Amino acid sequence: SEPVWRWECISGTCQKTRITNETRDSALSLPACQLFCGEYGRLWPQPTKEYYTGNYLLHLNLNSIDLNYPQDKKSTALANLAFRRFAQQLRGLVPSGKSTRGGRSLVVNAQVEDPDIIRLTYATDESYILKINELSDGRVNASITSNTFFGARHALETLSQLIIYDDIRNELQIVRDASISDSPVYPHRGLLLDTARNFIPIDAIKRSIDGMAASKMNIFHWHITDSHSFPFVSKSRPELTRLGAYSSSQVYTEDDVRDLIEYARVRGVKVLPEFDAPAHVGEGWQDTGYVACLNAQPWMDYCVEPPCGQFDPTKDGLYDVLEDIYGDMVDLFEPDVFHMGGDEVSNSCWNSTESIVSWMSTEKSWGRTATDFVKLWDYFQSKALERLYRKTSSNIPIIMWTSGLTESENVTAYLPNTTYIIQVWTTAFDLQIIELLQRGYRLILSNYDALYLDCGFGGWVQGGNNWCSPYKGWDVVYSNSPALIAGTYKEQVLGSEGALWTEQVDGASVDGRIWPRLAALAERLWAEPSTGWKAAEERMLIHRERLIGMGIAAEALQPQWCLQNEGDCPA
Ligand SMILES: Cc1nnc(CNCCN2C(=O)c3cccc4cccc(c34)C2=O)s1
Repeated sequence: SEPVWRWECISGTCQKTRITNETRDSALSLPACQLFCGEYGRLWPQPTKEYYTGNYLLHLNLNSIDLNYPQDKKSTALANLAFRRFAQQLRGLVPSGKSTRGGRSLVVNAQVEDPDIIRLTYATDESYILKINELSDGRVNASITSNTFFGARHALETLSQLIIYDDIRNELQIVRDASISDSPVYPHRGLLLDTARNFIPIDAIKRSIDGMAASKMNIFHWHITDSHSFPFVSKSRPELTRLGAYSSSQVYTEDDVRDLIEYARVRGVKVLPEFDAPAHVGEGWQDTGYVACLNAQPWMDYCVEPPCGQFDPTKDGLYDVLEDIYGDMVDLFEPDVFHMGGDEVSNSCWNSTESIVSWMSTEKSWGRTATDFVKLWDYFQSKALERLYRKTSSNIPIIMWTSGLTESENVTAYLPNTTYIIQVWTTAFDLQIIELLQRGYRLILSNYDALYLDCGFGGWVQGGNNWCSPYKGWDVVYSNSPALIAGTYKEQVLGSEGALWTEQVDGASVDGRIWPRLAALAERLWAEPSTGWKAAEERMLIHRERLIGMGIAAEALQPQWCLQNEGDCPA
């Protein structure tokens, strides 16, 4: 049927108006209007250095696109796969049932300073410059300049956001003149996904890694085990998975993990493994004798959520098992940083275990005070770290959660800030944050008052709402500024992670729990914008549709009417 509506950019917003005979030829589709209206067009996240897009579009032939990238380099194969994904994204712009034809050819020329870098670290330069212009032969030229593949990949992502489907003319169009310079503010821009409280299928994890690529996020923090299940297939200790997985199919095999790591690398995402200890262990460890309080009841006397389970640090054999698991993880993830967990250690669990308290008094002449249990915890952490370092090629930095061990009276004695990075899960106003910053710690902020994506549903261990209700809206996520929280110490903040704990989530609902809210964090971390969520609202709605187009079941934020009637919804 003939299109009825067109849009015009009037004082910075796209206004819906009727197509008439005299306006039909120059009628702008909504996406075309969005591209040239508003401060950053349709881009998400907003670029941080330069953004110019002219105001012309050219008809693009999605079947005639080519990439020129440094050949026979370590990142050449990655670049080709990233370009294949780019081409797939363009095809995804065309509504199903429609087919476009004709248009200009596109050639992407990438100049990469060091094309042999294929591992993302905190030191990796992710910046890029993207320029688009029309060549004398009518082709469209997109030139990318970056120091690494990772920067070039981000440029491709931005390029894909400068291409739209025009429903009035049934054609793809690309911005004709663009000049964009861009780089991220924070190096750690992540998602934590818990795959132990409930199993999350690999294809669901891959969808979120696609969403991360589209939002220029770069760290997938895999909280792969917990007391509820042990789905990680540890080559050297297979019985942990045999006993600990929910079923023989709900596991992550070596091949699954290797495949996921490469899938993430092509998308500019590093997979950061977490083996949480000494608490949050249980299922799978039944036959080892190394876990105290395993499913102890009443659970609230021994831990914060069922099932309880905490390593017994006095068992020497425990550290041999840990060394084997660390070895398996180091072989697979080849980590330049490792997360050892360290959250929610319960003194009452250790204090209720006879073998532990007698060992403490006979072997160490320790009592049973909180200070004594901190010493026991340090004993565990030191031995565990020593075993991990037997498996890594260098003493890589270690991430730990905030806990009793990171309180100011303990942290400097037990967790040197040269080795340990602290991930904060308590609130943004927790004094511990400034205390840690003052002591020179590098932080990753995941404060639950803004960044816990699992908050806001019914309680699962109690009636009423879950413990960290209410639900954190995208505006709350967007406003959680590390610069505001850290103040003068903001250089010590590596970045942030949105966390999805999965007590009440699995493959059936994981997309909507994460997206599009995590994308709000993505812009906060990429750009640390001085403007607030209202200025970003239109582009947030556009980005949500982009995620939908990628097959991610991202939650709807507003009626589609608001997207078509920009500026008529926000209060
Ligand atoms: C890392 C970490 N990320 N999140 C962490 C906290 N996990 C939630 C622990 N927890 C709580 O901290 C909690 C606090 C107050 C009331 C509560 C009622 C039911 C359940 C809980 C709960 C509860 O599970 S540690």
